[in-house]
Amino acid sequence: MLELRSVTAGYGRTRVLHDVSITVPTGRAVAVMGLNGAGKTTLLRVAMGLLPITSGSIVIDGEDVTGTRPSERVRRGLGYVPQGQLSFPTMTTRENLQLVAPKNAAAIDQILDLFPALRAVLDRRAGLLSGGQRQQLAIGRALLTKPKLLILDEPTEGIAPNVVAEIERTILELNSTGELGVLLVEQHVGFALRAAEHFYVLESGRITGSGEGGNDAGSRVRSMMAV
Ligand SMILES: Nc1ncnc2c1ncn2[C@@H]1O[C@H](COP(=O)(O)OP(=O)(O)OP(=O)(O)O)[C@@H](O)[C@H]1O
Repeated sequence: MLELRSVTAGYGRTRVLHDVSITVPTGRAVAVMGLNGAGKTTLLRVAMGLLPITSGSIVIDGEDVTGTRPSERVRRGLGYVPQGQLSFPTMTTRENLQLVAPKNAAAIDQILDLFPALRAVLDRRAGLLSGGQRQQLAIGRALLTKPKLLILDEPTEGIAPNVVAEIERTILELNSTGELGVLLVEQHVGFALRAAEHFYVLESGRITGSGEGGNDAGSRVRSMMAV
């Protein structure tokens, strides 16, 4: 379980997150919805320990991890897929995977079973992949660290709808085993609300609403976000 308790954080003197509290129960899928600039990426960076907080606390499985390094949070089960499908562009798909799991062909094979589209581009440089392939590679690399909670920053941004459906199917499948929790931030309600059991609305760095996922969640979130 990941908890952000009354977290305040920002850059220099600019405060971006104000008293933000969210909970991601073990094995559950939670979405944070918010418009451009609401502070979604900042929230994830804070959860990962990539940005210090000025007040509040961050708790993983009941233990206060505020102030610990990102590597410690990875050790405790967080896997982060930053926005922009980051991989090493001059390395091939295979090399990008091997970098995370050297000498573990079986683990890489499992990832390729989850994302079969990557098999066809194993020897292609990551920088030459399509947005969808890059996103699948980025998620695959995060999964190779065997996370308990996969943290996704706008996984559908700039990706063709058929690939979004493919990624959604895979994530739902992994989450349905109860072994992988998911925390994702999104501007677009579709994917996130189909995947998430619970959602929060983040506006100008504050949580202004929350609710359960479900068929009517899209319209509830839209009315909360006034879009
Ligand atoms: N490195 C930084 N230094 C200073 N301000 C920053 C930095 N990164 C983000 N900000 C500011 O913090 C606020 C929140 O940005 P953030 O990227 O967290 O929002 P977001 O909801 O993820 O937006 P988007 O959907 O556009 O990615 C914005 O006003 C942004 O300009």
